[in-house]
Amino acid sequence: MNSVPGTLMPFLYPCLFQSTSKALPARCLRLRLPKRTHRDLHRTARVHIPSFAEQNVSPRASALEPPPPPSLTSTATSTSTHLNPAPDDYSRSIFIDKCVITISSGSGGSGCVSFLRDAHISDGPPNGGDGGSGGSIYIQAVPGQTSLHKLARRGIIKAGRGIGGQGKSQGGRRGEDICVQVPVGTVVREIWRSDPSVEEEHRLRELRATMTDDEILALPPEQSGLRNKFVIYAGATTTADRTQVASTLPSLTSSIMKPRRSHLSVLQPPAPITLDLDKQMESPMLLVAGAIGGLGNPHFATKEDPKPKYATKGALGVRIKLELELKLLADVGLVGLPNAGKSTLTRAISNSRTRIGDWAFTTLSPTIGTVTLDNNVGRPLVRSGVPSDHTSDSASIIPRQQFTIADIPGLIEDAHLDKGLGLSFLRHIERARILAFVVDLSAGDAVAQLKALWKEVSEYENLRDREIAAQSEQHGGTVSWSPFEARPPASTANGNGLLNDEGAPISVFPSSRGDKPGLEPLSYPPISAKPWFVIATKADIPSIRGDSAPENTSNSQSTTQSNFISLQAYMKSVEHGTVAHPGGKPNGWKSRIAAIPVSAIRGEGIDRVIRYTAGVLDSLVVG
Ligand SMILES: Nc1nc2c(ncn2[C@@H]2O[C@H](COP(=O)(O)OP(=O)(O)OP(=O)(O)O)[C@@H](O)[C@H]2O)c(=O)[nH]1
Ligand SMILES: [Mg+2]
Repeated sequence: MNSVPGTLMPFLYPCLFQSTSKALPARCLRLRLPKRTHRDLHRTARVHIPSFAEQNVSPRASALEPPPPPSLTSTATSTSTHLNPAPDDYSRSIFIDKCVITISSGSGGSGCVSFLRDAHISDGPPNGGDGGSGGSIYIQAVPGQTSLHKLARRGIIKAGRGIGGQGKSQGGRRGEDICVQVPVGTVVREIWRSDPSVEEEHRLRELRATMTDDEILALPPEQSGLRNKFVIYAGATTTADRTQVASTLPSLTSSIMKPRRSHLSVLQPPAPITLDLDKQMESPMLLVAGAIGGLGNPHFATKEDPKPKYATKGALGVRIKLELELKLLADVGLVGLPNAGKSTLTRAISNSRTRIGDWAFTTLSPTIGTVTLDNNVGRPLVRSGVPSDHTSDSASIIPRQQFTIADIPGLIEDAHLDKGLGLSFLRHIERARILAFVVDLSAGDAVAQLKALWKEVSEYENLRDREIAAQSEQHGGTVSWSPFEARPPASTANGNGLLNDEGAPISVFPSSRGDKPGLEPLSYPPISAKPWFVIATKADIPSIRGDSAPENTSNSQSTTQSNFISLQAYMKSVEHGTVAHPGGKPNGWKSRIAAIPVSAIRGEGIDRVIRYTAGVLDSLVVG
């Protein structure tokens, strides 16, 4: 059919074809529409609806992305190298370090109303099976993931609901469990939760507080909410039958009506959830247990009513809104002003393909590079490692094969006040074990650059200290993950639970931390107490750029070499304590600090950085 119009059109409508060729002036015919590729056409035709993930991304990231400067777009690709790449030679990974997700545990399946029927038994005893419990949601921090974008895109995570019970006492199948995998270093915080069982308990408590048992018993099933809890026998088809069954339902005050919970729920972390998943987890941790399934009709058989025509519905699942925040864990965090050369250094030192550009804010999201210390077959290129059993026996040293380095976006003045890309990415240096301050020797006074960077870092540290203090006041500290170290059930924790022969309470879930209540809050060393050193880059450039050279300097002083010498002198004075720590903190790390000159673009001086870092990492483990 498609080919017909094309073939017949000139014969059916010859005027159309004549007019386009003759009526239009020659000038118009020469006009050519700009060539549009297939992809462009798609782009214009579609209306862009932002996805959940895009809504989760900080809007600043895209707003701040600068267009590539003309000089770079016209660069011939033939001159590009790994350390001075063409604009398109970088890996662009999606990175999201903060997102909100909603998790829902599965609802339980309903119990079944059924009676034994046989060739010889026409009206047998009840044999309805129980409903299966809903699926639970687990969380696991796994290595190899560096972003939360997959979770941000999913938004809502639901475990499967339990299947209803069946006749012949067949229990329903359990709902499907879900394991949420997050990168190591993710902090999980609860924003709100809706737990129908807790809400029901509250409702019953309120009813009991305002009414007597007789008044509650007298409540019609619609008001007591009983009707919503039961499955009525399908054989009761007429209204009269159903009303008759409803009149036999157990009362709200009976013990069988107490809200039930799945046995897994004792392993849930206490609400509100606050987890710090800073270690790789061998097995998943339960976040929220699935709701329990309903009871089949045999549970309600009594002497008075041996064939109950009702069963209970399964409980509803719990919904929790969680905020996930990723704080990358790297051995070294690079801190530097924009355009200082951090990404070039990361490329030179590691396998990273992070973006490089001669403009500020080339890097918009942190990237982790892995620095290999062996030739990938286990032969060490740099001597590094820690004794396996903390003895000095060199035979028992486990060689270090790699360390990781985080290239984070540049800091500008007042980054701690959330200027530039500051605050959102400063948190990634919080967990780096070593800080490497990258200063550009060709961009003016290196000591002033270092002090400016330290000022931002220590201001951020103050801010964090205040935040952590406020948080621990609210929640009593962050909970660090540890396998099967669940809180004791409330009943045993407050001494009302199981008692031994002497009448003393016994703990069913003994904690490995002795008798301390709850789990200990995480303690990270303050940022200023972390080991740090300076990487003075762009050492290949002979002189300081004209506009950034310090005023009143002679020609000899405006060389990058003299700049480095004064930086080295400053570092020595900090180490000896003659000058205050640049962060202004009394507990600041001062021992064995160094300034290492490098030319990242030529790959010179990189070996020293690797050896120095490996040495500091070794000393951190042994010390
Ligand atoms: N001559 C010379 N140029 C360098 C060196 N290192 C980096 N550059 C150049 O400096 C510019 C900025 O480098 P980047 O590595 O993108 O700087 P950055 O610190 O990552 O910048 P942001 O991501 O914006 O914070 C690029 O044009 C690099 O080619 C070096 O050692 N020598
Ligand atoms: Mg960069």
